[in-house]
Amino acid sequence: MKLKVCGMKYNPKEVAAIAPDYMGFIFYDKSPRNLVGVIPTITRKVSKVGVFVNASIEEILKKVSLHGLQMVQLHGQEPPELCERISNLNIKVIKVFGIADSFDFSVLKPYEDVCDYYLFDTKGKNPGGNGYTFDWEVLENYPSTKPYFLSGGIGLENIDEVLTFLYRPEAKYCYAIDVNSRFETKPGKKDIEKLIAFKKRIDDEVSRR
Ligand SMILES: O=C(O)c1ccccc1NCC(=O)[C@H](O)[C@H](O)COP(=O)(O)O
Repeated sequence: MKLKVCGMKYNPKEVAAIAPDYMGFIFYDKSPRNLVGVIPTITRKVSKVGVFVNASIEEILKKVSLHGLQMVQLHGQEPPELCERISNLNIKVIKVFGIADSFDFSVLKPYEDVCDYYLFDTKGKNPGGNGYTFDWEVLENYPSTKPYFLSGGIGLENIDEVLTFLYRPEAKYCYAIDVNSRFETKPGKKDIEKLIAFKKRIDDEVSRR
């Protein structure tokens, strides 16, 4: 199971040192985690993901090239055509869908061939980083075989539920766990001890299987 730590602003080097698979950097000026400046050099073993909300392709590509991003995460109402244009440039695309109490999975169809991963997050007041979970049972109706990131309100407090979920049939295509605000001492500053403890629980469970 892969791990993505999102919303890096103040201590990305410390986070990289614990070797998550992905680190997410937010390029959305209404977020308190919006990254201003340049990402410091981190190990190549960690993939850098740029997170955008309804940004233009020009803006996205500018950030990809400035920061050497390997992936983009599209967190707004980006159309499939935009995903396709980015994907055609050999940049991996994660398309995000917010889930409330229910979800119409037919909206995934136009994205099936134009993105690499889905990310299911809690639909809330903000486009992301809302800090609470959605009902993961909704994923029982997941109709696709595309790998997805499970996101929204995941923290050390609910690690047992996450581990239980991973044994459920709907977790078959769950590829990664995405964490963010539940691991912060302030928006954008990650709590390294908590991240280490969480990563250990996930890694231990995976090696026990
Ligand atoms: O975190 C933000 O501030 C944010 C703002 C706008 C778009 C996306 C954002 N975060 C993206 C993520 O991938 C978060 O990890 C995801 O929303 C889950 O966050 P949380 O509920 O805090 O775990």
